[in-house]
Amino acid sequence: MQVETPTILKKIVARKYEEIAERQARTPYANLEIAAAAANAHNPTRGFAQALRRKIGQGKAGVIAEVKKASPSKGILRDPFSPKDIAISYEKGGAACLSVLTDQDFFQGHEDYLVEARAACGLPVIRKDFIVDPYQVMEARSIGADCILLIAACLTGKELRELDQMARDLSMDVLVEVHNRAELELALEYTETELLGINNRDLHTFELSLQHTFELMNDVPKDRLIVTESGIHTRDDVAAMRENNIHAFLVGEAFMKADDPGEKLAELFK
Ligand SMILES: O=C(O)c1ccccc1NCC(=O)[C@H](O)[C@H](O)COP(=O)(O)O
Repeated sequence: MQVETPTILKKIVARKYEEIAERQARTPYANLEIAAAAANAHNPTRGFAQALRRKIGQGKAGVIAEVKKASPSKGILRDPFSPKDIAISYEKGGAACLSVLTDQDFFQGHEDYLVEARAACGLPVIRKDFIVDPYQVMEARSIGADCILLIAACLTGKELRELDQMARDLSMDVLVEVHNRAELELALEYTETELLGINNRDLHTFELSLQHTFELMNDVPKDRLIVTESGIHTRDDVAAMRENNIHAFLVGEAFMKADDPGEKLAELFK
């Protein structure tokens, strides 16, 4: 009998279910509901999709700038790592929004990084994690997130619908992420969010190609805003996307490896 080797995405998702159970034992869902209600009263969402649309409406790129200490494919990307300084630098460099990795086991992220980065600037922030359960959606708003990521490769249609609806009921935006045509069809059928991310990275194999955006973009309805994700490193990459009418970007590694992430952003997107 051949034993199937789990891919990195499968390992991350399997660990996520364990992590959620551990968190639930420490912090009951009811506590998160109270914290999320307090956040909605005193720390309302900042309008993630709106911030992207605003930049694009000004003829600029809408850049979601990522705060990512490490990744499974590249190891440590930035050390020392200060979410506060990175957020200030990104805002100065013209980012529309921030993306903060909160996964600890595979990306060395933390919820505190989201809180710290958001407090240091006026930009809306997406909680970048592997969300598979309503507990994590409530937790996202309780720590101040303005948007969540839903990865179609990790979810059924029913789960996508439930989590998308729940996030929007909590006043957050949702970025639904796909990598191939089957995931795109699933996302279009089961979510209503306007933000549709096309990840150029295969999360099972780490293979990276910007062709994924070009191959899928014509099948995305015009009322959805395409965000091209991963593997954007050069001004040529940016130009190729913009020539094809793709104006929203999610970029991590290229910025994290630069001395000044915000300066790098300004240089890549000038
Ligand atoms: O970045 C990884 O190695 C990775 C591995 C497995 C699952 C997800 C992974 N990354 C999440 C992302 O998609 C990126 O952080 C994001 O799109 C930015 O990509 P990049 O500009 O290439 O850092």
